[in-house]
Amino acid sequence: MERRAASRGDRPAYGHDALIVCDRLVRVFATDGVEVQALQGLDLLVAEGELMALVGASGSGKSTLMNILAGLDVPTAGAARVDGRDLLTMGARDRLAYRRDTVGFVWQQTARNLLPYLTALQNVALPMRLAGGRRRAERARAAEELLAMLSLGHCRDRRPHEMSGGEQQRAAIAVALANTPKVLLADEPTGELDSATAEQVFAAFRTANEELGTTVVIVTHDRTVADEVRRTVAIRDGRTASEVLRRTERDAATGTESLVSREYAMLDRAGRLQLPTDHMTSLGMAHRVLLELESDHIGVWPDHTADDAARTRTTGEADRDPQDGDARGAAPGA
Ligand SMILES: Nc1ncnc2c1ncn2[C@@H]1O[C@H](COP(=O)(O)OP(=O)(O)OP(=O)(O)O)[C@@H](O)[C@H]1O
Repeated sequence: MERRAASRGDRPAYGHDALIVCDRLVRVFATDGVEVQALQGLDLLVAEGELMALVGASGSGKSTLMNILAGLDVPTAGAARVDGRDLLTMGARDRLAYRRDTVGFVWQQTARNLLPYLTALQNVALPMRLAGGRRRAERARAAEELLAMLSLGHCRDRRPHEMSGGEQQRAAIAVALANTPKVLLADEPTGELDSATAEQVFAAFRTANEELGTTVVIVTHDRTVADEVRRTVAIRDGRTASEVLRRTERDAATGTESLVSREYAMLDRAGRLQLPTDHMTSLGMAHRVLLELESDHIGVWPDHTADDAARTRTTGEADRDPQDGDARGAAPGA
């Protein structure tokens, strides 16, 4: 017992080396006496330097999570930390500094990201001015560099209405990067754009990630965005349900490289696992599944005990163990 307790004491805290840590995050909204559990114990770790996507059906809790990470909303329970800052207990002054220096945000509505009466350069220089510390000429140079990095040099002196939707969103990314935040959060940034323009906007996020090392989290319904990142996390009913990881694999014999993607289900610390709905539907899984522990994996089989019991009743196979029969029948290669 003592040894076990000691080893537990030595174990590093959950997400100790992650930049973003959400630990059993809960957000309950109460409106007109009705409670909505937008986040229901969500766990998520994001490492520094990642470029990842969050997907999920409407109402699954994505925007709620982004607002909490942006420091605009406060969770009801659980823990949320970004770059070591505790988003639950943070005071008003720290929250302001957090929003100014640690995170940058890009919204779906292009008009919400930029001030209409300022040029692209002035929009990018404004957060630098609010943060203080840099002279006017330095701010202008840094803003120009950011615009050039995102291929927006030609928009330097244009106001938002003189830019295309894609240019506006790229300018919004430059604004969000103005104070070199560690994290860039974007909620449906390509939602109002056609696919070719969306591609250019996504390329700007990739540039920020690769050139500045910014950690990027993008909420998206856009399949092309979700398919282009290495990690896509799916949220379902206020929890992280599954994730797809993609990596490049090289064929040892031919040397050809191909992108391999694998889907993982999330296992919480209580051992709970959420199976993807389409997997369950295609195998007719509901209520209960049969588990088998093998030396290197756990088999999950549809539960046919009810069918077997019915068959037993009709055929009179009274002594056969239906569960046993099902396991043998369902196991591959058995
Ligand atoms: N301020 C609020 N007050 C009350 N309920 C809210 C509030 N914000 C969100 N909700 C509810 O919380 C749940 C999650 O909403 P959220 O906006 O986070 O979902 P989402 O996944 O971002 O959806 P969408 O893709 O449509 O933007 C929904 O049931 C929503 O109605």
